[in-house]
Amino acid sequence: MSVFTPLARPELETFLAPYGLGRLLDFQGIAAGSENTNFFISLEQGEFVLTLVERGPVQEMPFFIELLDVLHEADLPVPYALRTTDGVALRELAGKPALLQPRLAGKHIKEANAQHCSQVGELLGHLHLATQDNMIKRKTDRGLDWMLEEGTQLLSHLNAEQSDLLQRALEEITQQKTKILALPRANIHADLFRDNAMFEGTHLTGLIDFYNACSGPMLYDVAIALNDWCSDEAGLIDGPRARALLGAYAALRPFTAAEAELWPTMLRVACVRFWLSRLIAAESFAGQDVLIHDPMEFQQRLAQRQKVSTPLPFAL
Ligand SMILES: Nc1ncnc2c1ncn2[C@@H]1O[C@H](COP(=O)(O)OP(=O)(O)OP(=O)(O)O)[C@@H](O)[C@H]1O
Ligand SMILES: N[C@@H](CCO)C(=O)O
Repeated sequence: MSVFTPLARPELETFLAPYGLGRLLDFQGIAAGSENTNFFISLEQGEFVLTLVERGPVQEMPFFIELLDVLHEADLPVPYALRTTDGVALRELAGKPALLQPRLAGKHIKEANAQHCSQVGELLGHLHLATQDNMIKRKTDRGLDWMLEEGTQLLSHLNAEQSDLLQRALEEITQQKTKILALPRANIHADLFRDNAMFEGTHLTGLIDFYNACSGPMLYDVAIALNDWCSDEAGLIDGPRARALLGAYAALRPFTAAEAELWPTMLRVACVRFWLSRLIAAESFAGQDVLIHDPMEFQQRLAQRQKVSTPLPFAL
């Protein structure tokens, strides 16, 4: 399970006291998740989630706190950093940046249908509209340059079929980089997979795990979400789910001509991002008790995105 940093009750009690939320009733490490350490925390005054951030520099933390405050104030269903009675949001525990957040209701969906996808498209549209005019700058640490650098290094670890596929995608990124970076931007979640959304029935009750959020092309966020929510077992795009997600999004923020042109490229870029991060995680955590997502899933999706037959809904 992915509890990189185990905690003992006394240190947790000391950490939680300044929030003034009552006594610690129970706590439990969360097995799901592959990047940070999370605990469900029961206090007398409610249910919370404690996150110890395991990746990235501490200087980045004010960005996440501010972004979640903005989205919470825009009435989006997101967690946000609770303050101690002295008004402190960013704390430290076991040497890691630590945040206490409200626990959101709902469960993750394994089998998404068109209604779920429509809700995801709508929420993504609201997220981008809430930030595009007042974007908070943060450069992602897994952007196009990262893909080119890490991808080139990984080529020699792959078999011939894999390295051909990756090489072709890296060449496309090099060619299209300037155009991609010129697309309309906002704050993006950049990791909106099924395991980062909570549902009650077909109602989306929460969007979590903003630790990959950054400022970037909105289309990239749409492509990342679509690749997870609207792929079938063979990695092909499921037309009805994809049209539901894209239609709900476009009803809030219509796509531009430049976005429509770069759509197939963007779907491939979004596959490369997660294929590479999964390959790297599989190498670095091999043999450890850490959740590792299957890299092959994104190799297969990238192969299937060489031809894209679901265009963006874009009216000339
Ligand atoms: N605010 C919250 N409310 C309810 N559950 C939460 C909340 N935050 C996290 N969780 C639970 O903890 C799990 C792991 O959290 P999260 O996805 O943030 O971890 P991670 O290690 O960053 O994961 P990932 O593999 O997506 O990077 C989630 O799948 C969810 O079940
Ligand atoms: N959502 C990512 C893990 C966190 O970045 C994946 O499935 O590879």
